[in-house]
Amino acid sequence: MLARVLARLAPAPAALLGPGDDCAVLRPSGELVVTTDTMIEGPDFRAAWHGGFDLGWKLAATNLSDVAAMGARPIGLTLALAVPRDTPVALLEEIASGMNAACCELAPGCGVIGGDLGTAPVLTAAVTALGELAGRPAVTRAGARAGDVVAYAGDLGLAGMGLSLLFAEAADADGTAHARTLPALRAAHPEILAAQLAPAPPIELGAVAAAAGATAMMDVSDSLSIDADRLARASGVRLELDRAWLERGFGLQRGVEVPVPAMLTGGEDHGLLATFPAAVQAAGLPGGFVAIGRVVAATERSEVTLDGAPLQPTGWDPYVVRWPGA
Ligand SMILES: Nc1ncnc2c1ncn2[C@@H]1O[C@H](COP(=O)(O)OP(=O)(O)OP(=O)(O)O)[C@@H](O)[C@H]1O
Ligand SMILES: Cc1ncc(C[n+]2csc(CCOP(=O)(O)O)c2C)c(N)n1
Ligand SMILES: [Mg+2]
Repeated sequence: MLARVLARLAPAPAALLGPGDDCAVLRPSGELVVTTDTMIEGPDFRAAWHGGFDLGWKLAATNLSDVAAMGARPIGLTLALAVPRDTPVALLEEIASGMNAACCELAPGCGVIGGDLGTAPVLTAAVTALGELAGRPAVTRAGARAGDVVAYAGDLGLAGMGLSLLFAEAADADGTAHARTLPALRAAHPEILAAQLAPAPPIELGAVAAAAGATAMMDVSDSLSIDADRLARASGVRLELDRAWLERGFGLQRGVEVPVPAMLTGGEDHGLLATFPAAVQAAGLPGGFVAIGRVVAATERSEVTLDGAPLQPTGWDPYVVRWPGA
């Protein structure tokens, strides 16, 4: 079984030794960043909506974006996967293929360097991602300074729109997901379903932003309003978002009209929220980044505002949000 899975994986150039031994061996070019994230069938995804390839792609993309958000270049992923006993081996092969494809397309040079296979009552996948900083300091959430510009790169709100659509049109009244309507939904809304099921965040822009002088950065996983609030608190500043800038930059994405509330509350796009000094903006933000607001000194008032009004952090919180059947 493992041999069939490993056959789907291309060697990662940064790995001196890949899957097959007790550990993989890497030679990073500088300081290393490490992150890990778990996806569990039920609270995090529905098998009825995901093919194995999509799931593997999303597992890779959502972890690569965390590496990118530190300003690092991804060099390797590990996958710890536990599945119900009756899972077809083909599904495991598809997951491996999807992870491999996401690495090749979103983070060339990165690959799956190891993992673990086991059984569990529901599909449970934990991915660990490693990245190298190549001599630059990591870009944390804590470096935003008054006077900086707030910028974003990637899809914004599309993945959340995809999730709402799936719960509305591909689930029974009790929340049980089904695939009966999926072909029609995919035909009618290919972009927003792809954004939710197989997101393609701009991974390479993480290192580009760092090189351009980003002062703070994070990937947006829960929602722009929640994650901007986290960045503001970590940096001890206030972020003033501008509705007109959001509309101009993200009102039309991949041919889809995206309302501002969807941009502010949708999760899982895994784009990059970054702050840059005003001088970087004056010279031109790195390609792909769009200015959406300004950093100002903190006050007692709310950490994030939209056109001057406090913005309530709203979006995904696994301990609060309860989709039907989750
Ligand atoms: N069980 C844990 N033990 C130690 N550290 C943890 C644990 N859970 C989370 N953390 C740390 O807390 C911080 C926030 O975790 P979280 O999973 O919210 O990351 P995130 O980047 O905000 O989200 P995402 O992974 O969806 O992008 C991270 O630095 C993470 O390493
Ligand atoms: C069935 C189903 N229910 C809910 C969601 C939404 N969701 C799951 S993980 C996540 C982001 C951050 O996760 P974490 O912070 O745990 O890494 C979000 C918004 C989904 N995609 N599918
Ligand atoms: Mg993150």
